[in-house]
Amino acid sequence: RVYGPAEPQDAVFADVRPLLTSLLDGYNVCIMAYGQTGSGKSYTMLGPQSKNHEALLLETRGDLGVIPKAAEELFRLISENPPQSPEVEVSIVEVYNNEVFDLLAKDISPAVPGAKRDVIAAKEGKKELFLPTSELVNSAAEFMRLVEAGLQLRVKHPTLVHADSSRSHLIITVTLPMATSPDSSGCPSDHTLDSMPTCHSPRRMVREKQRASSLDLPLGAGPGDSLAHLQQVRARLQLVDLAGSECAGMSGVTGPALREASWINRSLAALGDVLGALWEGRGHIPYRNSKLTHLLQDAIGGDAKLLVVLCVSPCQEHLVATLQSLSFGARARQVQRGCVGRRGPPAARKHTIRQPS
Ligand SMILES: Nc1ncnc2c1ncn2[C@@H]1O[C@H](COP(=O)(O)OP(=O)(O)OP(=O)(O)O)[C@@H](O)[C@H]1O
Repeated sequence: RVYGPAEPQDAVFADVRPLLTSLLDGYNVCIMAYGQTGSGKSYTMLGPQSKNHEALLLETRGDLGVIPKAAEELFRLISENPPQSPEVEVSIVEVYNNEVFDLLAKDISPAVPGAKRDVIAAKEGKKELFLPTSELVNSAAEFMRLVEAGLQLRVKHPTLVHADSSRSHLIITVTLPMATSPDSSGCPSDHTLDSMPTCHSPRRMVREKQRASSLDLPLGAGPGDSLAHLQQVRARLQLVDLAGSECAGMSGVTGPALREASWINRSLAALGDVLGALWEGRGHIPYRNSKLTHLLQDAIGGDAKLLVVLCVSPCQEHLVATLQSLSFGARARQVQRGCVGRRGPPAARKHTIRQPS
Protein backbone atom coordinates (compact mmCIF):
# COMPACT_ATOMS: atom_id res chain seq x y z
CA ARG A 1 0.00 0.00 0.00
CA VAL A 2 1.39 3.42 -0.95
CA TYR A 3 0.16 6.53 0.83
CA GLY A 4 0.48 9.80 -1.05
CA PRO A 5 1.58 13.08 0.53
CA ALA A 6 -1.97 14.21 1.20
CA GLU A 7 -3.17 11.09 2.96
CA PRO A 8 -4.09 11.55 6.61
CA GLN A 9 -2.68 9.65 9.56
CA ASP A 10 -6.02 7.85 9.85
CA ALA A 11 -5.41 6.16 6.49
CA VAL A 12 -2.13 4.73 7.77
CA PHE A 13 -3.69 3.64 11.03
CA ALA A 14 -6.54 1.89 9.23
CA ASP A 15 -3.93 -0.60 7.99
CA VAL A 16 -2.31 -0.90 11.40
CA ARG A 17 -5.50 -1.42 13.41
CA PRO A 18 -6.01 -5.15 12.63
CA LEU A 19 -2.66 -5.89 14.23
CA LEU A 20 -4.01 -4.65 17.57
CA THR A 21 -6.73 -7.27 17.36
CA SER A 22 -4.02 -9.84 16.63
CA LEU A 23 -2.17 -8.69 19.74
CA LEU A 24 -5.21 -9.37 21.90
CA ASP A 25 -5.52 -12.73 20.20
CA GLY A 26 -2.11 -13.57 21.65
CA TYR A 27 0.19 -12.80 18.73
CA ASN A 28 3.41 -10.86 19.03
CA VAL A 29 3.35 -7.79 16.82
CA CYS A 30 6.04 -5.35 15.71
CA ILE A 31 5.36 -2.11 13.83
CA MET A 32 8.39 -0.14 12.69
CA ALA A 33 9.03 2.98 10.65
CA TYR A 34 12.09 2.97 8.41
CA GLY A 35 13.47 5.70 6.15
CA GLN A 36 16.09 8.37 5.66
CA THR A 37 16.44 11.28 8.05
CA GLY A 38 13.60 13.80 7.81
CA SER A 39 11.35 11.51 5.79
CA GLY A 40 8.53 11.40 8.36
CA LYS A 41 9.12 8.37 10.60
CA SER A 42 8.49 10.16 13.90
CA TYR A 43 5.54 11.99 12.37
CA THR A 44 4.09 8.66 11.26
CA MET A 45 4.71 6.86 14.54
CA LEU A 46 4.06 9.68 17.00
CA GLY A 47 2.46 12.62 15.23
CA PRO A 48 3.46 16.27 15.13
CA GLN A 49 5.68 17.44 17.95
CA SER A 50 5.66 20.83 19.63
CA LYS A 51 8.07 23.57 18.64
CA ASN A 52 10.22 23.03 21.72
CA HIS A 53 10.58 19.42 20.52
CA GLU A 54 9.61 18.03 23.86
CA ALA A 55 5.98 17.10 23.70
CA LEU A 56 3.59 15.50 21.33
CA LEU A 57 0.75 17.73 20.21
CA LEU A 58 -1.92 15.45 21.57
CA GLU A 59 -4.63 18.04 21.02
CA THR A 60 -4.16 17.76 17.24
CA ARG A 61 -6.04 14.51 17.36
CA GLY A 62 -6.49 14.01 13.64
CA ASP A 63 -2.72 14.07 13.20
CA LEU A 64 -1.91 11.60 15.96
CA GLY A 65 0.52 8.95 14.85
CA VAL A 66 0.46 5.19 15.07
CA ILE A 67 1.62 5.01 18.71
CA PRO A 68 -1.08 7.19 20.36
CA LYS A 69 -3.74 5.73 18.07
CA ALA A 70 -2.57 2.19 18.87
CA ALA A 71 -2.77 2.98 22.59
CA GLU A 72 -6.35 4.20 22.20
CA GLU A 73 -7.31 1.18 20.13
CA LEU A 74 -5.67 -1.22 22.55
CA PHE A 75 -7.60 0.09 25.54
CA ARG A 76 -10.79 0.30 23.49
CA LEU A 77 -10.45 -3.37 22.61
CA ILE A 78 -9.70 -4.25 26.21
CA SER A 79 -12.76 -2.34 27.46
CA GLU A 80 -14.96 -4.05 24.87
CA ASN A 81 -13.97 -7.44 26.17
CA PRO A 82 -13.66 -7.07 29.96
CA PRO A 83 -13.11 -10.78 30.71
CA GLN A 84 -9.82 -10.49 28.85
CA SER A 85 -8.79 -7.28 30.66
CA PRO A 86 -5.06 -7.88 30.64
CA GLU A 87 -2.80 -5.55 32.53
CA VAL A 88 -0.66 -3.58 30.12
CA GLU A 89 3.03 -3.35 30.87
CA VAL A 90 5.14 -0.75 29.08
CA SER A 91 8.88 -0.30 28.68
CA ILE A 92 10.68 2.30 26.59
CA VAL A 93 14.28 2.09 25.45
CA GLU A 94 16.46 3.84 22.94
CA VAL A 95 19.45 2.47 21.09
CA TYR A 96 21.95 5.31 20.90
CA ASN A 97 25.48 4.86 19.54
CA ASN A 98 24.92 1.10 19.85
CA GLU A 99 24.10 1.30 23.57
CA VAL A 100 20.68 0.45 24.99
CA PHE A 101 19.26 3.03 27.40
CA ASP A 102 16.30 2.64 29.70
CA LEU A 103 14.09 5.72 29.29
CA LEU A 104 11.80 4.76 32.18
CA ALA A 105 14.52 4.13 34.74
CA LYS A 106 13.48 5.71 38.03
CA ASP A 107 16.80 7.29 38.90
CA ILE A 108 17.00 9.55 35.87
CA SER A 109 15.56 13.01 35.50
CA PRO A 110 14.37 14.73 32.34
CA ALA A 111 15.88 17.88 33.80
CA VAL A 112 19.35 16.44 33.32
CA PRO A 113 19.96 15.95 29.62
CA GLY A 114 21.98 12.88 28.83
CA ALA A 115 21.39 11.28 32.25
CA LYS A 116 20.42 7.76 31.33
CA ARG A 117 20.77 4.26 32.59
CA ASP A 118 21.97 1.30 30.60
CA VAL A 119 19.41 -1.43 30.25
CA ILE A 120 20.28 -4.33 32.53
CA ALA A 121 21.22 -7.40 30.55
CA ALA A 122 20.88 -10.87 32.06
CA LYS A 123 21.77 -14.29 30.76
CA GLU A 124 19.22 -17.06 30.52
CA GLY A 125 21.07 -20.08 29.23
CA LYS A 126 22.71 -18.96 26.03
CA LYS A 127 20.24 -16.14 25.55
CA GLU A 128 20.87 -12.58 26.68
CA LEU A 129 17.78 -10.85 28.05
CA PHE A 130 17.44 -7.09 28.22
CA LEU A 131 15.56 -6.07 31.34
CA PRO A 132 14.36 -2.47 31.08
CA THR A 133 12.10 -0.85 33.66
CA SER A 134 8.47 -1.54 32.95
CA GLU A 135 5.38 0.23 34.23
CA LEU A 136 1.79 -0.94 34.43
CA VAL A 137 -0.73 1.34 32.74
CA ASN A 138 -4.51 1.26 32.73
CA SER A 139 -5.43 3.79 30.05
CA ALA A 140 -4.22 5.30 26.80
CA ALA A 141 -3.63 8.60 28.63
CA GLU A 142 -1.33 6.91 31.17
CA PHE A 143 0.45 5.14 28.34
CA MET A 144 1.05 8.41 26.48
CA ARG A 145 2.29 10.14 29.63
CA LEU A 146 5.02 7.50 29.83
CA VAL A 147 5.82 7.91 26.14
CA GLU A 148 6.07 11.69 26.58
CA ALA A 149 8.43 11.24 29.52
CA GLY A 150 10.57 8.84 27.50
CA LEU A 151 10.64 11.17 24.50
CA GLN A 152 12.05 13.97 26.58
CA LEU A 153 15.16 11.88 27.13
CA ARG A 154 15.53 10.77 23.52
CA VAL A 155 18.59 12.21 21.85
CA LYS A 156 17.89 14.80 19.12
CA HIS A 157 20.30 16.91 17.14
CA PRO A 158 19.74 19.48 14.38
CA THR A 159 21.26 18.68 10.99
CA LEU A 160 21.17 20.44 7.63
CA VAL A 161 18.52 17.96 6.46
CA HIS A 162 16.33 17.95 9.57
CA ALA A 163 16.30 20.51 12.37
CA ASP A 164 14.82 18.02 14.85
CA SER A 165 16.59 14.82 13.91
CA SER A 166 16.29 11.82 16.24
CA ARG A 167 19.70 10.32 16.87
CA SER A 168 18.49 7.08 18.40
CA HIS A 169 16.18 4.17 17.66
CA LEU A 170 13.13 4.27 19.92
CA ILE A 171 11.56 0.96 20.95
CA ILE A 172 8.35 0.95 22.96
CA THR A 173 7.34 -2.49 24.17
CA VAL A 174 3.83 -3.26 25.39
CA THR A 175 3.31 -6.62 27.08
CA LEU A 176 -0.02 -8.25 27.79
CA PRO A 177 0.11 -11.22 30.13
CA MET A 178 -2.64 -13.66 29.20
CA ALA A 179 -3.32 -17.35 29.16
CA THR A 180 -4.21 -19.37 26.17
CA SER A 181 -5.72 -22.78 25.76
CA PRO A 182 -3.52 -25.03 23.64
CA ASP A 183 -6.39 -27.37 22.91
CA SER A 184 -7.40 -24.96 20.15
CA SER A 185 -4.05 -25.46 18.45
CA GLY A 186 -3.49 -25.91 14.77
CA CYS A 187 -2.81 -23.22 12.21
CA PRO A 188 -5.99 -21.20 11.81
CA SER A 189 -6.84 -20.44 8.24
CA ASP A 190 -7.29 -16.72 8.82
CA HIS A 191 -6.82 -14.14 11.54
CA THR A 192 -10.39 -13.65 12.60
CA LEU A 193 -11.25 -13.65 16.27
CA ASP A 194 -13.28 -16.82 15.97
CA SER A 195 -10.40 -18.83 14.61
CA MET A 196 -7.94 -17.75 17.31
CA PRO A 197 -7.02 -19.75 20.40
CA THR A 198 -9.11 -18.80 23.43
CA CYS A 199 -7.29 -16.27 25.59
CA HIS A 200 -7.93 -15.82 29.30
CA SER A 201 -6.94 -12.98 31.54
CA PRO A 202 -4.82 -13.28 34.66
CA ARG A 203 -8.00 -12.45 36.62
CA ARG A 204 -9.69 -15.52 35.21
CA MET A 205 -6.63 -17.61 36.06
CA VAL A 206 -6.83 -16.37 39.65
CA ARG A 207 -10.58 -17.13 39.80
CA GLU A 208 -9.97 -20.62 38.48
CA LYS A 209 -7.21 -21.22 41.01
CA GLN A 210 -9.38 -19.94 43.87
CA ARG A 211 -12.23 -22.20 42.78
CA ALA A 212 -9.95 -25.21 42.62
CA SER A 213 -8.48 -24.55 46.05
CA SER A 214 -11.89 -23.88 47.68
CA LEU A 215 -13.04 -27.25 46.38
CA ASP A 216 -9.78 -28.77 47.58
CA LEU A 217 -9.18 -30.04 44.09
CA PRO A 218 -5.94 -30.18 42.21
CA LEU A 219 -5.93 -27.70 39.36
CA GLY A 220 -7.77 -29.06 36.38
CA ALA A 221 -9.41 -31.87 38.35
CA GLY A 222 -12.89 -30.33 38.51
CA PRO A 223 -15.50 -31.21 35.95
CA GLY A 224 -15.17 -28.89 32.99
CA ASP A 225 -12.15 -27.21 34.53
CA SER A 226 -9.94 -26.29 31.65
CA LEU A 227 -7.18 -24.76 33.77
CA ALA A 228 -4.91 -27.80 33.46
CA HIS A 229 -4.86 -27.12 29.75
CA LEU A 230 -4.01 -23.48 30.08
CA GLN A 231 -0.57 -22.05 29.65
CA GLN A 232 0.48 -18.52 30.41
CA VAL A 233 1.79 -16.51 27.48
CA ARG A 234 2.77 -12.90 27.07
CA ALA A 235 1.73 -11.20 23.86
CA ARG A 236 4.09 -8.38 22.98
CA LEU A 237 3.69 -5.28 20.87
CA GLN A 238 6.84 -3.46 19.78
CA LEU A 239 6.49 0.03 18.35
CA VAL A 240 9.72 1.14 16.73
CA ASP A 241 10.67 4.58 15.47
CA LEU A 242 14.05 3.97 13.87
CA ALA A 243 16.65 6.70 13.52
CA GLY A 244 17.00 7.81 9.92
CA SER A 245 19.70 6.72 7.51
CA GLU A 246 21.89 9.69 6.78
CA CYS A 247 24.47 10.85 4.26
CA ALA A 248 26.95 12.94 6.24
CA GLY A 249 27.70 15.02 3.14
CA MET A 250 24.07 16.17 3.00
CA SER A 251 23.34 16.47 6.72
CA GLY A 252 26.59 18.38 7.31
CA VAL A 253 27.25 16.71 10.66
CA THR A 254 30.63 16.76 12.35
CA GLY A 255 32.04 15.70 15.73
CA PRO A 256 29.65 13.78 18.02
CA ALA A 257 26.79 14.10 15.51
CA LEU A 258 28.96 12.44 12.87
CA ARG A 259 29.64 9.59 15.27
CA GLU A 260 25.88 9.28 15.86
CA ALA A 261 25.25 9.19 12.10
CA SER A 262 27.87 6.51 11.72
CA TRP A 263 26.25 4.32 14.41
CA ILE A 264 22.80 4.92 12.96
CA ASN A 265 23.94 3.85 9.50
CA ARG A 266 25.82 0.84 10.86
CA SER A 267 22.84 -0.41 12.86
CA LEU A 268 20.48 0.05 9.92
CA ALA A 269 22.96 -1.83 7.73
CA ALA A 270 22.98 -4.59 10.36
CA LEU A 271 19.18 -4.68 10.19
CA GLY A 272 19.39 -5.05 6.39
CA ASP A 273 22.00 -7.80 6.81
CA VAL A 274 19.74 -9.73 9.16
CA LEU A 275 16.88 -9.52 6.68
CA GLY A 276 19.27 -10.58 3.90
CA ALA A 277 20.46 -13.59 5.91
CA LEU A 278 16.87 -14.59 6.72
CA TRP A 279 15.90 -14.16 3.08
CA GLU A 280 18.75 -16.39 1.92
CA GLY A 281 17.91 -18.92 4.63
CA ARG A 282 21.46 -18.82 6.02
CA GLY A 283 22.27 -20.99 9.03
CA HIS A 284 23.74 -18.09 10.96
CA ILE A 285 21.70 -14.91 11.28
CA PRO A 286 23.93 -12.02 12.47
CA TYR A 287 21.56 -10.64 15.12
CA ARG A 288 24.45 -9.83 17.44
CA ASN A 289 26.20 -7.50 15.04
CA SER A 290 24.28 -4.61 16.55
CA LYS A 291 22.24 -3.90 19.68
CA LEU A 292 19.30 -2.90 17.49
CA THR A 293 19.03 -6.28 15.76
CA HIS A 294 19.78 -8.06 19.02
CA LEU A 295 16.84 -6.29 20.69
CA LEU A 296 14.52 -6.84 17.75
CA GLN A 297 15.60 -10.43 17.13
CA ASP A 298 12.28 -12.01 18.10
CA ALA A 299 10.30 -9.49 16.07
CA ILE A 300 12.37 -9.81 12.90
CA GLY A 301 13.28 -13.47 12.88
CA GLY A 302 10.83 -14.84 15.39
CA ASP A 303 7.13 -15.40 15.40
CA ALA A 304 5.81 -11.83 15.44
CA LYS A 305 3.62 -10.22 12.83
CA LEU A 306 5.86 -7.53 11.41
CA LEU A 307 4.65 -4.37 9.70
CA VAL A 308 7.28 -2.07 8.19
CA VAL A 309 6.26 1.46 7.20
CA LEU A 310 8.76 2.93 4.75
CA CYS A 311 8.94 6.72 4.79
CA VAL A 312 10.38 8.11 1.56
CA SER A 313 10.89 11.59 0.20
CA PRO A 314 9.25 12.54 -3.09
CA CYS A 315 12.16 14.92 -3.84
CA GLN A 316 14.58 14.22 -6.68
CA GLU A 317 17.58 15.04 -4.50
CA HIS A 318 16.73 12.14 -2.19
CA LEU A 319 16.34 9.58 -4.96
CA VAL A 320 19.30 7.43 -3.88
CA ALA A 321 18.05 7.25 -0.28
CA THR A 322 14.54 6.51 -1.50
CA LEU A 323 15.76 3.61 -3.64
CA GLN A 324 17.76 2.31 -0.69
CA SER A 325 14.63 2.40 1.51
CA LEU A 326 12.57 0.64 -1.15
CA SER A 327 15.24 -2.03 -1.42
CA PHE A 328 15.08 -2.50 2.38
CA GLY A 329 11.30 -2.86 2.10
CA ALA A 330 11.61 -5.38 -0.72
CA ARG A 331 13.95 -7.45 1.42
CA ALA A 332 11.64 -7.27 4.43
CA ARG A 333 8.76 -8.38 2.27
CA GLN A 334 10.56 -11.36 0.77
CA VAL A 335 11.76 -12.90 4.00
CA GLN A 336 10.07 -16.20 4.63
CA ARG A 337 9.77 -16.70 8.35
CA GLY A 338 7.48 -19.70 8.64
CA CYS A 339 4.71 -19.66 11.22
CA VAL A 340 3.62 -16.52 13.00
CA GLY A 341 2.46 -16.52 16.62
CA ARG A 342 2.36 -19.67 18.67
CA ARG A 343 0.51 -21.76 16.14
CA GLY A 344 -0.35 -19.28 13.47
CA PRO A 345 -0.30 -19.33 9.69
CA PRO A 346 2.60 -17.89 7.64
CA ALA A 347 3.56 -14.40 8.76
CA ALA A 348 1.42 -11.53 7.53
CA ARG A 349 4.35 -9.47 6.30
CA LYS A 350 3.50 -6.14 4.79
CA HIS A 351 5.37 -3.08 3.96
CA THR A 352 3.78 0.24 3.33
CA ILE A 353 5.28 3.35 1.83
CA ARG A 354 4.69 6.85 3.04
CA GLN A 355 5.64 10.09 1.33
CA PRO A 356 5.77 13.18 3.52
CA SER A 357 4.05 16.27 2.19
N1 LIG B 1 2.90 13.27 6.29
C1 LIG B 1 3.32 14.42 6.81
N2 LIG B 1 2.51 15.49 6.87
C2 LIG B 1 2.91 16.66 7.42
N3 LIG B 1 4.16 16.87 7.92
C3 LIG B 1 5.02 15.84 7.87
C4 LIG B 1 4.66 14.58 7.33
N4 LIG B 1 5.71 13.75 7.43
C5 LIG B 1 6.68 14.49 8.01
N5 LIG B 1 6.28 15.72 8.28
C6 LIG B 1 7.08 16.80 8.89
O1 LIG B 1 8.40 16.69 8.36
C7 LIG B 1 9.38 16.91 9.36
C8 LIG B 1 10.29 15.68 9.47
O2 LIG B 1 9.52 14.58 9.90
P1 LIG B 1 10.00 13.57 11.04
O3 LIG B 1 10.52 14.29 12.23
O4 LIG B 1 8.90 12.62 11.27
O5 LIG B 1 11.24 12.87 10.27
P2 LIG B 1 12.06 11.59 10.70
O6 LIG B 1 12.04 10.64 9.56
O7 LIG B 1 11.60 11.06 12.01
O8 LIG B 1 13.52 12.23 10.83
P3 LIG B 1 14.78 11.73 11.68
O9 LIG B 1 15.10 10.34 11.27
O10 LIG B 1 15.87 12.68 11.29
O11 LIG B 1 14.43 11.86 13.13
C9 LIG B 1 8.63 17.20 10.67
O12 LIG B 1 8.53 18.59 10.82
C10 LIG B 1 7.26 16.60 10.41
O13 LIG B 1 6.24 17.24 11.16
